[in-house]
Amino acid sequence: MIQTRDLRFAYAGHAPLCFRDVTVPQGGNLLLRGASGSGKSTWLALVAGLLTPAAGEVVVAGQSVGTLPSGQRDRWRANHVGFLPQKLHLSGALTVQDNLALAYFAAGAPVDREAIRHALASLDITALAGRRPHQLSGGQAQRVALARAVLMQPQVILADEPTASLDDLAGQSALALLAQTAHDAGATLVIATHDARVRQALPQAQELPFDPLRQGVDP
Ligand SMILES: Nc1ncnc2c1ncn2[C@@H]1O[C@H](COP(=O)(O)OP(=O)(O)OP(=O)(O)O)[C@@H](O)[C@H]1O
Repeated sequence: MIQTRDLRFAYAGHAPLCFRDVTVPQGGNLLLRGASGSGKSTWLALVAGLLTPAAGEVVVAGQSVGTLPSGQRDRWRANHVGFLPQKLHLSGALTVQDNLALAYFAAGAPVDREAIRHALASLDITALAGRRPHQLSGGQAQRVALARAVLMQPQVILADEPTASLDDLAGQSALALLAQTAHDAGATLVIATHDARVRQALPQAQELPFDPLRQGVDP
């Protein structure tokens, strides 16, 4: 479950972004819709605890994110939030399977090689386990990032423009994987997008529109 109340954030020297209150039930789907620069990535970063609100509150799976000290916030995020950023942040120095192992290090948990094998198999990328990121196509890299995002069975999955660099077929496949993975895990799924194909793929999803003219959404 995600709840935000009176949420505001300002980048240094810029007008504040003010966000409408949101409640997404556990297992629900939310689409953040709006033009480039309207505040979608900022909202995701606030919900993930990567940014600290100027005002207001974010509660994720019962945890008030802003009240966590920053060190604990990283550990909390690693255990409870699956984050699929716009830039995938796979380590070029590591193989696919070791990139997945990073999720355990971040969470302070012992590496579960069997769970990694299972995650790779469920996304149909077992054959890529020993490759480095530069040996992957865009769609394959995205599957790897998704496998890593859901490895710790997070209660919340946040995906930032997951179809942006994908053609229709790869985009459909990525969305189906996201929706299925979230459904299987009972996770709340939030997707930031300005891609109309996402709306078609998730017709039941709640929507949060962003207003680019006002940099965010007035409450
Ligand atoms: N680090 C930063 N410093 C200053 N301003 C920023 C920073 N990051 C984002 N912004 C500004 O904040 C606003 C919201 O940006 P944000 O990235 O959240 O939008 P977005 O809707 O996710 O855009 P996109 O769809 O292009 O990813 C924009 O006006 C952007 O220029």
